[in-house]
Amino acid sequence: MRTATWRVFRSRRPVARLDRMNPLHFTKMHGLGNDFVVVDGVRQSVALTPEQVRRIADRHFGVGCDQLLLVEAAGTPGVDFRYRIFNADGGEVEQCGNGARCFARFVREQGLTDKREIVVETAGGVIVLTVEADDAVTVDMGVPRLEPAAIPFVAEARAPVYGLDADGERFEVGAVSMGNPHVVLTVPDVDSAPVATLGPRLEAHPRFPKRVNVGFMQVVDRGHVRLRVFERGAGETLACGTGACAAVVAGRVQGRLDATVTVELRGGRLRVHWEGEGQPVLMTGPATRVFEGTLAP
Ligand SMILES: N[C@H](CCC[C@H](N)C(=O)O)C(=O)O
Repeated sequence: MRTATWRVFRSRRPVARLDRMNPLHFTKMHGLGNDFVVVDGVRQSVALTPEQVRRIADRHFGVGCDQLLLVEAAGTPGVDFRYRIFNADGGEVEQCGNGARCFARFVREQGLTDKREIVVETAGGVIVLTVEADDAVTVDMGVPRLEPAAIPFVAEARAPVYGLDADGERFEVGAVSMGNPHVVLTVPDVDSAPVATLGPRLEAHPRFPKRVNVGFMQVVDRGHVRLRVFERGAGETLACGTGACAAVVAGRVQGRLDATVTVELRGGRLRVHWEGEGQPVLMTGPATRVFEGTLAP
């Protein structure tokens, strides 16, 4: 098979064009309904402008996905792969938890590795993926960042709860980075939470210079939360892995959750474990392959 001559650039100018001789092979996957177009950038190097990512992600004019995941060879000793993440709006971001589980399944099923413990470098830090015996995947998401500047979030000082003004209302929120920025609101009932209206307003809140993923968390008990997430660059998704991790971290920092929590999302359940300050967050859940495809130019 002729190797496509593509490079992924942050610039708007592709090195080579999608053309008849260079179809883009991809795999459609999801983690609890948070869906991805996964592209092998090891055996085909890929030139995608933000506009091309948007087209691929479009659910009418393209394949349709919340994020596009690009698998690349690692350039660092001790690291197995690089993993680049592009939201449906075309923007490249730092981390994706559900995508990491799909990544682990993808690289094994595509024959890129036979390891069950895979070290992956992302723009948001190095993560370790472990494929369990039952094919669930546990991701060591690294240590959450709580200092406002690291999120990034504009605040006088670090606190378990911040006051955030939006549309003349004051919201009490948690703020966490899992490599990507998250704000977490506690609500009495996720089903009636104002996700569609408040989500986009907080996503673009000026105190989050890189915008933010917006989590709406209902605490059922100290080991169980329900969560909906309006994702930066994608809108509400059926599940958000880093959002689940951020919600547990925020809830624990506020003294309301135990170390192991079942996070019930609209697409299904994740298990999140966090011992506390300075410790990594572990997230366990499924990864599903839906179909393989070839993208027409
Ligand atoms: N929308 C996120 C990236 C995808 C995260 C989500 N799909 C996950 O499973 O963590 C952001 O802009 O930071």
